[in-house]
Amino acid sequence: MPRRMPDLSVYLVTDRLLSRGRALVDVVLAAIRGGATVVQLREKEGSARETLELGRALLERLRPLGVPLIVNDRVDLALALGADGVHVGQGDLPPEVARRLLGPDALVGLSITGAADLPTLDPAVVDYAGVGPIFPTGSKADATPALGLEELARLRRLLPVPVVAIGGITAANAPAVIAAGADGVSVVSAICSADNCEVAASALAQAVREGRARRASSPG
Ligand SMILES: Cc1ncc(COP(=O)(O)OP(=O)(O)O)c(N)n1
Ligand SMILES: Cc1nc(C(=O)O)sc1CCOP(=O)(O)O
Ligand SMILES: [Mg+2]
Repeated sequence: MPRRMPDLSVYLVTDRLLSRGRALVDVVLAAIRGGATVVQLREKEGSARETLELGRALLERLRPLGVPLIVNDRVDLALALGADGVHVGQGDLPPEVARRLLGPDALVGLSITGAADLPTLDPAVVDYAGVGPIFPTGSKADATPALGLEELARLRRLLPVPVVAIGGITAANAPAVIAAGADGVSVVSAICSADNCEVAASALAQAVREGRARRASSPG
């Protein structure tokens, strides 16, 4: 039986350093009230113990809301938390290893930074692709060059799994990102650094709907 895919429309990737001093749980809950559909816990600085505690606090609030929690990079923490899945990049544990450790029900996401990464994605193993960066981003120091919308559209046609686009996405450009073929938008700063995280997530959700309407009405 295939794994149940969550709604990838507005996929929040957390960053405490970009959250302007606000508590992570408050940022995440506000984003969900606004319409975020998936949350990825991305902690590049803290200790494993700290990330585990944050993950526990998030899971306690997300479970009743039915919003999946994905852990960035750390398969061990995803397993320890009983999180819904893990997101790995090209330099992280291979998706096959993540799948073997987490089992058939977990969500496994893989980063795709260009066409050269396509052979690394086995749809029997990986549930969705995070394609990016689409636009330049200040939220990831080691980001690869921006792909742009035409390359996103090309990669989307070649990828056998749902795609969330990531990197420099805002409510202003999200309709074009969705119209180019992405199934959802993944953001850090557009939500974490916003004056009002709920309003920001709601604007992104509206932008995704607008992009889908644009795609549905475009010829071909
Ligand atoms: C949804 C999503 N897509 C891509 C990434 C980037 O993952 P990775 O390339 O492993 O880089 P880090 O996030 O680990 O710095 C992501 N996290 N989420
Ligand atoms: C975590 C991450 N991964 C990327 C990739 O291209 O794989 S870009 C990125 C940061 C995205 O932050 P923002 O929404 O603020 O631009
Ligand atoms: Mg990674």
